[in-house]
Amino acid sequence: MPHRIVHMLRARGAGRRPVMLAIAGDSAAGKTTLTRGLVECLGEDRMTAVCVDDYHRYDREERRNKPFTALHPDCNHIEVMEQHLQLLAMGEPILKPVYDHGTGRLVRPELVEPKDFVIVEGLLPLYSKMARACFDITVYLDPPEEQRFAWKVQRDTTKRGYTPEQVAEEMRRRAGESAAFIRPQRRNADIVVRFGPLAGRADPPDAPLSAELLLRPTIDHPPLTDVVADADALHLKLLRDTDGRPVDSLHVHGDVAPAEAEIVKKAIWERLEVAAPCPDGLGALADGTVSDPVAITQLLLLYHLINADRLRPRD
Ligand SMILES: Nc1ncnc2c1ncn2[C@@H]1O[C@H](COP(=O)(O)OP(=O)(O)OP(=O)(O)O)[C@@H](O)[C@H]1O
Ligand SMILES: O=C(CO)[C@H](O)[C@H](O)COP(=O)(O)O
Repeated sequence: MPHRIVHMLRARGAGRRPVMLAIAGDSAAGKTTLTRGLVECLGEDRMTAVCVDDYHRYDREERRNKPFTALHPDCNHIEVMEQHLQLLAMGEPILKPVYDHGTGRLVRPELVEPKDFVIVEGLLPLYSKMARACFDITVYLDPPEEQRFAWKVQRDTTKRGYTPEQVAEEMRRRAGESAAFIRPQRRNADIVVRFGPLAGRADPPDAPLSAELLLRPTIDHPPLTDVVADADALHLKLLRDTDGRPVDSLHVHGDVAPAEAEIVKKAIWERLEVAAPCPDGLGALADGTVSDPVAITQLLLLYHLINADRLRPRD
């Protein structure tokens, strides 16, 4: 059981090892958006961000003639990704391949040295047991499909050289592989995040997006009952997970008042009992606006990163 050996080695604390966070999800689900705020908060001197879409086996041109899309594990060097994740998890450097999303080409590999925290985001970071064994915290981004489609069209037509028709066609081509290989990773996440309208709330079409966070008991979440007790725009509910087990679900309304969002962020931060003040600058979106549901989600992830850092074995 090689994945168990990775667990054992990491638990034993052989050498200085980083805290590892995975953010998985389909294309344009919002992984980079979430990651960017975390890197900004902790600083590039403490945090390394890796995108595992760099392990694509074929470039865009070569992929045109393949019977599968970039989502298929056969279209990615999964074993090399697993080896590299193990090395990073043990605090070792890697020479990582690089896929240029602007041109669709594989370019010169880059040296990546893990700092205190490593965020690994991409299509398939939670695909295999061996990869999953490398992480302390796992997240799956699960926006409604129509929301993701709109984000993908907007992003791919402005930054990746696609026409709207090409994006729609590619999404159609990918649907089966998304269901077979991407979405099953949802069940392996400690936290499932959905930015979008909340079920049962009749938000106007241009309302800011809300967030629903499924907080599975696979890691210790900060106690949130007191945090949400006096809040109008945050609710904690007990739901049944897909396997029938009880699970906490945190709702953050998109129209949360800025003052209330600040109180909630400070309250989560205070549970860490660190001397530094609650970081600001969270929740930034690519269009220059700020989303409080995104900021609160990032803060919760910061809580887990800093807590895991405090608990990890020292030499
Ligand atoms: N919570 C959000 N609110 C508003 N817009 C968002 C949100 N998350 C992502 N977006 C938008 O969706 C687009 C795709 O987001 P992002 O690049 O973060 O996705 P990704 O999962 O990293 O994509 P890929 O894996 O394809 O590189 C971006 O243009 C971004 O602005
Ligand atoms: O799913 C994606 C993650 O961003 C990309 O579409 C995938 O990486 C392939 O890239 P390209 O758009 O160059 O074909």
